[in-house]
Amino acid sequence: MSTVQRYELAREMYKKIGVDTDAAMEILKTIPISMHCWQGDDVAGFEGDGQLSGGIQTTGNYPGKARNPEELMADIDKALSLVPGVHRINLHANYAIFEDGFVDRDQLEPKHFKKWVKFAKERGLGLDFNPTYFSHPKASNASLSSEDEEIRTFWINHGKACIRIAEYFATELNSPCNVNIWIPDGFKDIPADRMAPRRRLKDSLDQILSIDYDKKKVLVAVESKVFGIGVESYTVGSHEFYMNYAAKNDLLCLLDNGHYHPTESVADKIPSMLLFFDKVALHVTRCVRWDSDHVVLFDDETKEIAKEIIRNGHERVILALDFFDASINRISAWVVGMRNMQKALLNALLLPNEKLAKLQENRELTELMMLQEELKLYPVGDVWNYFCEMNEVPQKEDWFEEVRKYESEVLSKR
Ligand SMILES: C[C@H](O)[C@H](O)[C@@H](O)C(=O)CO
Ligand SMILES: [Mn+2]
Repeated sequence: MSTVQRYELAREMYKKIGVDTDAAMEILKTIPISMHCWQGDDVAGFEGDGQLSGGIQTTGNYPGKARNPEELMADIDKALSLVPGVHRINLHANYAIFEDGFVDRDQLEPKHFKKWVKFAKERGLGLDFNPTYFSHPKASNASLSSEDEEIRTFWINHGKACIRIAEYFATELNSPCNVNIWIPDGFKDIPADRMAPRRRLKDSLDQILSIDYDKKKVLVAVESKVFGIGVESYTVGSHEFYMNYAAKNDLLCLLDNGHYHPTESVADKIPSMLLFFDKVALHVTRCVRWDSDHVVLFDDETKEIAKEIIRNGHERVILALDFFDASINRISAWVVGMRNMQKALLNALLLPNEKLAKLQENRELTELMMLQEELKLYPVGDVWNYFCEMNEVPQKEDWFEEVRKYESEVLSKR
């Protein structure tokens, strides 16, 4: 049976439960996912030795990682060619391209990202941005919460520089740029003063955001974390800190589902955030026992997050991925993660969400459980394959042949 025939059967099946598969695919096509550039080179960037710090780790030594902008851009192209729809690229500041001499992070300017803008423009992609407060000698103790005023000023200036660069992205690409602030600051052991570093972080953020910038073009988010490697006892940028800071200053709160206690559900946090904020930003990742940043799977956690995105209005969620696996082919990692996020969104779009909500409202909980379970085996895969065909990307596992070929022709020669 052809993909189209299978799709037609699936369409009828979904129609019987009141779900319009064509409409679901139309919506899916419009949901951009910000693909993180840092999966392509293990968060190394282009500044120097690429030594990663800040309590995050890539493990593995799979051959073929991108070593320069040209290789990273080529790898991004390859990955995106295997993902349906038009997406965004999420850049970190340590991916600046120095054509006329190196400058430190406090001196970064739009010109250091000119090549990225050209790359994005030619492909119709939006760009998002992240200041890089790790992998730097001045971040060995702390960054925006530093007790050393010279160090803190350096990082404040980095934050300001990044806002200017983000505004340049938004203007050039005619698409708002999400700037996400994450810092690794914290303590390995029990601190004596939990307040002072947070007071300094608050002041640093105030200073960064005091510059004049267009708030319609630059959407600033703050990302909390529960702990990092080497900073297990105390994190300055905790959830409560950032949620309050974001609410008071009309910023976005970014929820990374690797950044909470393992039994906490980010899916459950989404509607709560959306009752008090216009939008919420996400880093979708996979946490295996800790914030391990494994590749996103089509698993229950991702599916639950996707349901909340769809049920509460996808246009209110700024969706980005965040993982870095160096133990497998890095392009495959991107493609698996991106396609799985989309599959999870499609799965959510193909649920009779109104009917399910009504069953809950009417407390018909027996039927609700039964239906939610039966829906799990509906033919979402047939709709997904048709969606891939319609968007001219390989369906099922067929895309992997392309990755294998790229590995033998390009990656293996690096
Ligand atoms: C590289 C990213 O900035 C980083 O992963 C951050 O978003 C994070 O999640 C740190 O754990
Ligand atoms: Mn993150």
